[in-house]
Amino acid sequence: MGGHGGGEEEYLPLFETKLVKGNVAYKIYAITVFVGICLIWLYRFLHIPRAQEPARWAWIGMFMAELWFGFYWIITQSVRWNVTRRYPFKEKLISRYGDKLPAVDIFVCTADPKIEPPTMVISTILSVMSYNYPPEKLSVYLSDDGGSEFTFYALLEASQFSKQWVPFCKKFSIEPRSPAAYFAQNSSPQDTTSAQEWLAVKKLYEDMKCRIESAIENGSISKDIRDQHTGFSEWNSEVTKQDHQSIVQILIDGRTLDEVDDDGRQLPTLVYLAREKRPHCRHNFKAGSMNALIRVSSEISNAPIILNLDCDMYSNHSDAIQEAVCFFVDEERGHKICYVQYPQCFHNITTNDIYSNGANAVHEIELTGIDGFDGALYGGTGCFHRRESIFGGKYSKNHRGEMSSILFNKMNDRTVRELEAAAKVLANCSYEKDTQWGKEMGLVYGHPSEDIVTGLTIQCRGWKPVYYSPERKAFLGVAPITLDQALVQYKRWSEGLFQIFLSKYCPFIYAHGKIKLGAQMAYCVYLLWAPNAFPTIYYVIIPSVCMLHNIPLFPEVSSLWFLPFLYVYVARNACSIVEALTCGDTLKAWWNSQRMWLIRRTTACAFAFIDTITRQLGFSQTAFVITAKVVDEDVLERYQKETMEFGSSSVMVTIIATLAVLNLFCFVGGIVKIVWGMDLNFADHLVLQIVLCGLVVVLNVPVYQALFVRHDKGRIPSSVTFKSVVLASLVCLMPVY
Ligand SMILES: O=c1ccn([C@@H]2O[C@H](COP(=O)(O)OP(=O)(O)O[C@H]3O[C@H](CO)[C@@H](O)[C@H](O)[C@H]3O)[C@@H](O)[C@H]2O)c(=O)[nH]1
Ligand SMILES: [Mn+2]
Repeated sequence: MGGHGGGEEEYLPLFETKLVKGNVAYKIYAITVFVGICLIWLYRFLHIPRAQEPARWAWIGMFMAELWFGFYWIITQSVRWNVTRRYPFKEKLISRYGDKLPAVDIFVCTADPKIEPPTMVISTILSVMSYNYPPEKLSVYLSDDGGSEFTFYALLEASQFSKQWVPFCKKFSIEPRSPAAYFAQNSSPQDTTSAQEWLAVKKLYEDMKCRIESAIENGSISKDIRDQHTGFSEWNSEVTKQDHQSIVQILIDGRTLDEVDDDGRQLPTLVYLAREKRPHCRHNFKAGSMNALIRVSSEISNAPIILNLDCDMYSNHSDAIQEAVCFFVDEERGHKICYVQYPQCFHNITTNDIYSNGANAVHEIELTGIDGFDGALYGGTGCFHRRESIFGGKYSKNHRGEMSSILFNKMNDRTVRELEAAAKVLANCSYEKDTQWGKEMGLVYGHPSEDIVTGLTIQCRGWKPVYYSPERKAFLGVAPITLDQALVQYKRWSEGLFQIFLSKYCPFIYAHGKIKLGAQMAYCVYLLWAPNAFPTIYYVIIPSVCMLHNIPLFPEVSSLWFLPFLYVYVARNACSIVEALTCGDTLKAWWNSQRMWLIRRTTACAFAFIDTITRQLGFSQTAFVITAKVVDEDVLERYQKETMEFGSSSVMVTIIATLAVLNLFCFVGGIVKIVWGMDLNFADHLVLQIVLCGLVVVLNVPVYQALFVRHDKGRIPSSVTFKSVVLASLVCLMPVY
C-alpha cells in the first residue's frame, strides 16, 4: 500500500513467473550435441555405399532414420530452452478479494458406468464439493455420457452424503477430500471425540457405497429408491446409452438456504446432466460432452471460471481453486489468461513406474518449458478455464477487471424446474446444428485429442495460457495398469496428435504469427509422436540383422567418426537420466521408461500412424476408446509387484515379442560368429551394432520372461511365442541390400 500520495495502491502481483536455473549450462550442452548430430549426418552422407556395393539401401535407411531422429531432437529443444515456473500467492488473494471472489463451475465427465464405476465418480464429486472456497460460488456438474440411472442414483446419494462430508472435511482440515482416497490412506484419529465422529462418517460413507454397489449388482434400482426423487422418471425401458432424451437434474440448488449441510452452511450447487444421444447424431465424445456442459452451466450458474476434470481425477488439494484464481484475477496480467493447466498425475503409480505413466520429467521440464514460450498445452483434465475464452471469445485489451464478482444467484430467479427445462434444450442434439460449436466455439470436434487442438485454437485467439505444477499435487487420477491399456491410450493420443499435425490446425501454418515459434515447435514434439515409429522400428531391426550378416553400418572404434556417435549417445542418455532423477524418478523408473519408449514407438505409434493415414484417406472414422479404471485382483497384484501384464495375443504384443526375439537371435548369433571366427578386426567394425543390439536385449528382459519363463495369466500366450519365433527366424534369414 502507501502509493505516491495520490491514494493509488501499489501493485502487488498475485503470481510470479521465474526462469529455472541451469539454463545456460543446458544451452551449452545442447549446442555440443547438435554439433555431434551434424557430424553423424556428415559421416552418413560421405560414406553412402556406391551403386554396386553391398548394403547400400540399408545404409541409406540408417541415414534417413538418423535424419529424422536429429530433426526430432532439434524440435525437442524447444521444450527445454526456456523452462519457467509459476508461483501464485493465495494469501494475497484472500486479503484483497474477500467475498468478491469469482464463482467457479466444476465439470466432471464420465462415460461408462462399467469401466468408470459410479462410486469412483462420486468420490471425485465429493472431493470438489469440499474445496476451501465459498460454497455459494461453486457449482458442480456431472456429465454422464453413459446416460446411466446408476450414475444418477450414485450422485443422488452423494448429494445426501455431502451434508456430512463437507463439514467433516472443513472441521478437521483433512486431505485429500475424496472419501475413497481419504479412508484408504488414513486411520482413525487418536483423541476419542474426533475418533467417534471419524468412525461415524466412515460408516455413512461405506453404507452409501454398499447401497450403490448392490443396486448395480442387482441390475435395477428398487422402487423405494425411485420414489425418493422424481428424476428417476427420466429412465424408462427405452432409454439406452446411445439413445435417450436430454436429462438435466439439479440435485442441490445452491441459491436457496433450504439445502444446507449439517453445520447449517450452504452447499455447492450440484447438477446431473446426460446430453441427448441419438444413433443418427454424432456425439463427438468428450468434446461434445464438454460443449454441452459449457452451455448448460451458462444457463444455470454461468460462472466466469470453469474447472474441468475427468471422473477419476479427484482433488488432492483443497486450496487449488484459490491458487488458480490468483492467475485469473491478477490486476496486471490476469485478463490475458485463458486457462491454467495442472499436470495430470496419478495416485496408483508404483515405485519404479513400469508403464512409465508418471512422466515426471514431462511434467516438470517439458510442459513447463512450453509454458516458457506462452504455449502451455491444454491437457483435457485438471484445467481451469476462463469461460469467455473457451466459449470462443477473442482476447481484447478492453476486458480488464470484468471477472471479479459475478454472482449468479442474484441474477437468476427462475425455479429449479424452469432452469432444468431451459438447460435441457441446450443439451439436445439439434442445438448445435448450423452453429459454430465444435469449430469456433467450445472444444473442437473431430480429433481424439480434442484437448490439445482446443488449447491451440484458444491461444490463436490471442489468449495466454499458464501451466502450474504445485508442490502438492492438485489432482490425482487413475493410470492404466496393464500394458494393453497403456498402449491403447498411447495410441489414441499419438493418433489424435498426428491428426492435428496433418489437419488445418498444423501449428506451423495455423498458428504462424499467432504464437511464438518456440511454442509451435513445442506442440510438434507431441504432434509428431506417431512418425517416430518407423525410424525406431528400422533402428531396432536393420543394424541387428546386419550384424548377424557381418555387415557394418557404423564407423569402427579406431576411427574418429566413432566419437560423434559415442558422444551423442552418452550425452543424450546422461541428460535424460539427470532429468529423471532430478524430477524424483528412481533409476529403475528411468530404465523402465526406456523400455516403454521402445514399446510405445514400435507398436502404439506405428498403429497410430497407419490409422491416421487411412482416416485421412477416408477409410475410417475417429473413435475414442475409454481407458478402463477397474481391473481384477489378480492383475492388480501383479501391477503392485511391478510385473508387466501382457496377457493377450493382440498384434501389438506379437510385435513386441517378435522384435525382442529377433534381437536375441541376432545378438547370440552375432557373438557366436565373432568368437568362432576369432576375427577381432571384424568385431572392431561391429562394436556399435553389438552394443545397440545388446541394449535392446537387456531392455527386453521382462519380455523374455513373459515369453519363456512365467506361468501366470499375465504372461505372453504360447501362440504368440510360436509366432514370434517363426517371424524372427524369417527376418534373420532375410537378405540385406
Ligand atoms: O464419449 C466420451 C468419451 C470419454 N469421456 C470422458 O473423457 C474422459 C477421459 O477419458 P479416458 O478414457 O480416461 O482418457 P485418458 O486417456 O485418460 O484421457 C486423456 O486424454 C484425453 C484425450 O485423448 C483427454 O480428453 C482427457 O482429458 C485426458 O485425461 C473420461 O472422464 C471419460 O469419461 C466422455 O465424457 N465421453
Ligand atoms: Mn483418464
